[in-house]
Amino acid sequence: MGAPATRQRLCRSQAAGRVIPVQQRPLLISSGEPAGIGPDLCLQLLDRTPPRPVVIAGDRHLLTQRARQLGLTVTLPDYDPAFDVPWSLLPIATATTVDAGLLDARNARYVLQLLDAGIDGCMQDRFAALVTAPVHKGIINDAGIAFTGHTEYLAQRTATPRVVMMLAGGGMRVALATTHLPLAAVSTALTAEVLQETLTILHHALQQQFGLPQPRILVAGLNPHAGEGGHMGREEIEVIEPVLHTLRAQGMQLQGPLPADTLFQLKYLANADAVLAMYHDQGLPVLKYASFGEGINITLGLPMIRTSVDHGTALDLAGTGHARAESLWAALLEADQLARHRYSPAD
Ligand SMILES: NC(=O)C1=CN([C@@H]2O[C@H](COP(=O)(O)OP(=O)(O)OC[C@H]3O[C@@H](n4cnc5c(N)ncnc54)[C@H](O)[C@@H]3O)[C@@H](O)[C@H]2O)C=CC1
Ligand SMILES: NCC(=O)COP(=O)(O)O
Repeated sequence: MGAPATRQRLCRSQAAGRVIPVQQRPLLISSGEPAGIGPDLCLQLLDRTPPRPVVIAGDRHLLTQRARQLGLTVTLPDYDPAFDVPWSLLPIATATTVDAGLLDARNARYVLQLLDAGIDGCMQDRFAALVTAPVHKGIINDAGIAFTGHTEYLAQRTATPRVVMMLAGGGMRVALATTHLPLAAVSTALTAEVLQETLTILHHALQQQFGLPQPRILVAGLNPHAGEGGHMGREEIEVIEPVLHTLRAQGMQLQGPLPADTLFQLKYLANADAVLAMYHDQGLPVLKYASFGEGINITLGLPMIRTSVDHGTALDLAGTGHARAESLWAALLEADQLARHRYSPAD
């Protein structure tokens, strides 16, 4: 064990060959689907002062063209780790020119290159966190690349067996036991192992990353009325209740399985730190109704920090100037906070 001074964590920037304290590492924003609003949102943030330097990964020509469309004048120097500027660009070229709002499968690899730049940079301690602008899952698959979402891609690229998607907004945190899969596949995917690992990751993240020593988690049932005592589905009795029983015995504060249609009321939420929903469209519509366009998405359980927006590519708004950048800004601020906490000298 070293003395406090030697315990301060430092990183070596391979690019610059100099040591950068982790608190000064930049955040990386992947600007996402080039035909969507991701590039617009990055440009719209450039007149704000970020809490630490931010590097935007994207195509310079695309950003210049989009800025012109939006009537913005921007100066964005190329990223150089030797210089601390609030905003800079890590230039990565699209495969083909981009028209706002028009998807092109030829640019699907580019979208993944942006993500890879962020993932590799975070895993190699060059960036403090990855903040993702939205991608279009469909067009990446149309290009012949199996892709269900950032969450799953990050898990695979960092060799993490299980991660948890959690969105926060409107005073709520909503985590998901299953993520991007057809509704018909949810029941089969919802095994005791999945549920136990998900709750363990959520509980640990609430303690370690959000400073809640005794997190209180509301757990939704899967079926209407949480199965109505087994008359409307048996997953509550056969899977959810046994897992909650096991984890309560380990000291976790878990309430449920609760009927999902009534658990989102103040009476329950006021005494809880997070909700675990069983599937994507059980939990997220409630949260998005409360805070769409201002909420954030955080991937829990990764060996790096990743935050994101709460919305999609909004192709209808790309290049119009009508897209709101508040969610991307909130994701950026949260990434900074998580990085400060994760790397606090007390770690
Ligand atoms: N983090 C990510 O990469 C996410 C990606 N997606 C992807 O986005 C694509 C489109 O998904 P949709 O379901 O159409 O959702 P969407 O969020 O792109 O659009 C839904 C509606 O909200 C509006 N909207 C979205 N973002 C807005 C903003 N920042 N400001 C103002 N209005 C906004 C849109 O104009 C549209 O009317 C899909 O391929 C989906 O997979 C969806 C959610 C998250
Ligand atoms: N609705 C949230 C969402 O689909 C985000 O997914 P991901 O791309 O962050 O995994």
